[in-house]
Amino acid sequence: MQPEFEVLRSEELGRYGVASRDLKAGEILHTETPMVVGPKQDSAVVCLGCNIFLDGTSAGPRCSTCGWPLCPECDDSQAPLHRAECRVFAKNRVKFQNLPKEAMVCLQLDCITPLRLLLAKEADPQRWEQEVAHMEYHEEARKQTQTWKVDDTNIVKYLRGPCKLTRFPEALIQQACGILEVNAFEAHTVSGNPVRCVFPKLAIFAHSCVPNLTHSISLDGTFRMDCRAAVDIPKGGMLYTTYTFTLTGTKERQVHLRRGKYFTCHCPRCLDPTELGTFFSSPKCTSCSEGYLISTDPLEASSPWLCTSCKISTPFAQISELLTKIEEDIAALKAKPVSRTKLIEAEKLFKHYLTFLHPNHYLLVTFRELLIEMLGHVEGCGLNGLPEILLQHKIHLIQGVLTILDTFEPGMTRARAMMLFELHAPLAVLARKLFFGKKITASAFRERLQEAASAVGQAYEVLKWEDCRLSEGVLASICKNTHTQLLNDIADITEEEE
Ligand SMILES: C[S@@+](CC[C@H](N)C(=O)[O-])C[C@H]1O[C@@H](n2cnc3c(N)ncnc32)[C@H](O)[C@@H]1O
Repeated sequence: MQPEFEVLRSEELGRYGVASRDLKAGEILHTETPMVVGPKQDSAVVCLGCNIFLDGTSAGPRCSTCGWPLCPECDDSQAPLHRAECRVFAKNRVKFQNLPKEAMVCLQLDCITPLRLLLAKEADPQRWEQEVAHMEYHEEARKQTQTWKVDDTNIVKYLRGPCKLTRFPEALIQQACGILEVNAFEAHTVSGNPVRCVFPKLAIFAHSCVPNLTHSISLDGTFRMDCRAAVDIPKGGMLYTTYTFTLTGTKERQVHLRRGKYFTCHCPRCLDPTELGTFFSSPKCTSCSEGYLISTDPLEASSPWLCTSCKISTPFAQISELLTKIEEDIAALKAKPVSRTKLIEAEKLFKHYLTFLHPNHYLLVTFRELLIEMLGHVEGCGLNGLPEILLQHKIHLIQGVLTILDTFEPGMTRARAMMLFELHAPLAVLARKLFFGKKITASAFRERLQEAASAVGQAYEVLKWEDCRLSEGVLASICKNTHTQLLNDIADITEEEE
């Protein structure tokens, strides 16, 4: 049988995958169940069976065998996820130390996922050799980091000390920690709690800040991952996922990739100071007020920035000061509950910062997302209650985000689908208002409803891949029904109404 993808190797990327045949957008490229699933680093106290948050104090539920956090249902069903480490804790009488009420993080749980990986190695040494042993974990670079020291104290010494697992050498335990740090995917449980999963084959795909793959994870307890082509990919084309957030600027992405994944990204977007013509990280020039500032070396955060028009240079420290101020304003805004006052404040700040930044700047995209979320969803003023001008405003905000997503997350991606879902409602409400207010003809009404139907139909084609227990999965069925309803409405527009 033809392999799903071909694994190649380069000096820069290590192993990476290329398509072994032409792929159409939406086609499944690869499906995999994780080798291990477990709590993230610095997790709060969670059930070691189903990962729901648990009370970390002495009042919280515990495993009747080993005494570590486990909810009553998982205790009754002898949660398979917890079984392997349960035997280790029970045999060596490793007690879970209850936490004070105010504790937010439980460092004792840091050892769980590395331990599960080590026990999985013992249970299936062949799979380890074939799939895991080759995974990059940047041993030398990690040794220089604080993470290495913290892992040494919290994990290596804990497993080899109280847990008496001296059969796992220190270097192997650090390898497990490194494999998790560099390769693990974050997934969510039914209750929305984050977990780490290791998919050894999926982890081969290289990173790009403009990925061409998309994935969805099942919540049936298996955490099965389906990886699909987001756009058409020709045979031999590189396969890219993203290890970072596409809607952040180059500097922020580089910091995240260098710190957590130990490499510098040289993708076309990172190398281009305009970020593929979007000016996603560019402030306005304060010297000439005409041009935009772009970095003289996007991979070097502290390099000076030049105006595209007057060519005057601005030190990055000055730009950084402005960005920090805006980030603080955004954080303060996000902390407030949704209200009309918050909406008005967000609008004011958005307009204010439009005079300082390129309209596509990532911080203005964050403002747009905040405004989209609130417009039509503030108490006492639903979408139907919005005047035409605000509906049009909401449509423009959404289209602004979609333009960016078309460049950075093109094709059949979840982020685009969610925005297309957002778009259909104001389009349809505005169309109805205009038509029933006798401001547009029936044929213009039909066209506008068709635009809304197309948006929600495209959203459905992507969201239908999501597990129906996830909010995106729930949205998929809403999209389907709304699409049908809109098509019926379009069919009902009669000639007389023309
Ligand atoms: C999840 S692993 C990918 C598989 C890995 N190449 C291997 O052979 O196991 C992530 C590591 O691959 C390398 N890598 C992935 N994408 C890269 C990129 N765009 N540029 C440079 N290195 C990359 C980095 O070393 C990174 O830490």
